[in-house]
Amino acid sequence: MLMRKPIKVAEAIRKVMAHPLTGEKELVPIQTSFNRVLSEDLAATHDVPWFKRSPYDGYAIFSGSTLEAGADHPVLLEVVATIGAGFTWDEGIKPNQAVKIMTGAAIPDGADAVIMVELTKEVVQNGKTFVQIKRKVRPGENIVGIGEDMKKGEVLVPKGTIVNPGVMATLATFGMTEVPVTKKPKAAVIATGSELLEVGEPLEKGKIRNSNAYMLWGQIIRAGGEPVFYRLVKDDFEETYEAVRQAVKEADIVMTTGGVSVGDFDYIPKVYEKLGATLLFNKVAMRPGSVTSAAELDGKILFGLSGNPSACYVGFELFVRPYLKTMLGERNVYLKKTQALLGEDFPKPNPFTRFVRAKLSYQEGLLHALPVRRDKSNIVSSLIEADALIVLPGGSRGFTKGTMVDVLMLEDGEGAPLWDENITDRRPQRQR
Ligand SMILES: Nc1nc2c(c(=O)[nH]1)N[C@H]1C(S)=C(S)[C@@H](COP(=O)(O)OP(=O)(O)OC[C@H]3O[C@@H](n4cnc5c(N)ncnc54)[C@H](O)[C@@H]3O)O[C@H]1N2
Ligand code: MOO
Repeated sequence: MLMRKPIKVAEAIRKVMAHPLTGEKELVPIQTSFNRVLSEDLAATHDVPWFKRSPYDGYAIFSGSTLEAGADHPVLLEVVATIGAGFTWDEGIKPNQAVKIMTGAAIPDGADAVIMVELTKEVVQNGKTFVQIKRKVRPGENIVGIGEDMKKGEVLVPKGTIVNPGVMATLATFGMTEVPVTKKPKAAVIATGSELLEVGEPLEKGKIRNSNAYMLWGQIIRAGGEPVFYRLVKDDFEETYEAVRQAVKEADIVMTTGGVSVGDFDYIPKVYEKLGATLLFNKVAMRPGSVTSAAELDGKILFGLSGNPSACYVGFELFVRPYLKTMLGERNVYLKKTQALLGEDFPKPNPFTRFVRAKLSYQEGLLHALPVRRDKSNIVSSLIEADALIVLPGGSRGFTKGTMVDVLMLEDGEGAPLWDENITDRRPQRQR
């Protein structure tokens, strides 16, 4: 039997990413745009705000009317109108007049400043209402200027950005009821193995339930794809071949789990051969997931993920995820990388680069990565809590607790429910 020659992880990623598919576009209602990927730049179609507004409840005035004002000699300006947000005072004001104005209302013509209501007093004289002001007000004081937030024509959100609540607010600001996004890539999952039972089936001697397909289901959705095809096939060449052939027709991205190794019933390599697919790699210098394979058929990538759960999981995150996200048109397709202190000794040598499922936490302000449960490729339970993969480079002989290691983030980590609100000044002290 021929020995398989492992290639480096980065090289395997490059081989996959050399065959990108471009996703199609669609319009979705703004309400469902969250987490979708913008397929067009979003530029401001008008200034925001598009009229001058008041940031406070107070009085819109002409600042020149307060030139003589002081603590001992207040000025009195006649209040000619009161306007709430959403209303305008179209007659404008003259010097020595004021409009009582609420937060968000449009500044009337003739006014160039707003004074907060707390700094004034209202007085009535001869049936007329006046506002008493005891200080000079600067021109432009408390005026929210046109375009202060966003300028017409400015590209605010480049295409390829994932829609977050802030982007939704921006879309709404410009009246976009429908949002141009990339269609979710269609993904197919084929689980192979005569030992596999469906989730609803009772356990039988020598059999286990198919957990990988559901794990992949979640990973596809988390990455922004749409699982559209699912088969569970026995270790049978024809059955496996037919499932893959069908999947290639129905999906953009096809992944199999299991059957890629060198066992008597590992049929995936033969399936690639019969389909006429070009093998990209069948061994990667990584643990878990060294058996991860990929082949290209008419520009589409077939991912042969390992049957071992942790290996399958890591294979998806390293190879399928960036490919899927490229198809989505995302700008950042790779897992976010950061560094953390290794939370415990990891004595195993690493002939191949190792991806250890880990949990991140902050301790005394420093990020720590603690391996979760057992670091073996046939383990499911380490995936429950893992929010990161520790990357231990190949050729290393184990690591001690406290070593700074690279980590790839899978999910947002633990939140901080409270922070110290007592420290008021965090500026560095000036050198003397
Ligand atoms: N002689 C050798 N044997 C093995 C090698 C090797 O190099 N030489 N590599 C080992 C490594 S490393 C891995 S990883 C596995 C990979 O094997 P396959 O990817 O072909 O997967 P299977 O053999 O089909 O299954 C492996 C394991 O995972 C379980 N499994 C399979 N599918 C599922 C599923 N959908 N849900 C849950 N669990 C699943 C399966 O029952 C096996 O226990 O090969 C080693 N062997
Ligand atoms: O490919 Mo296996 O997952 O290295 O353990």
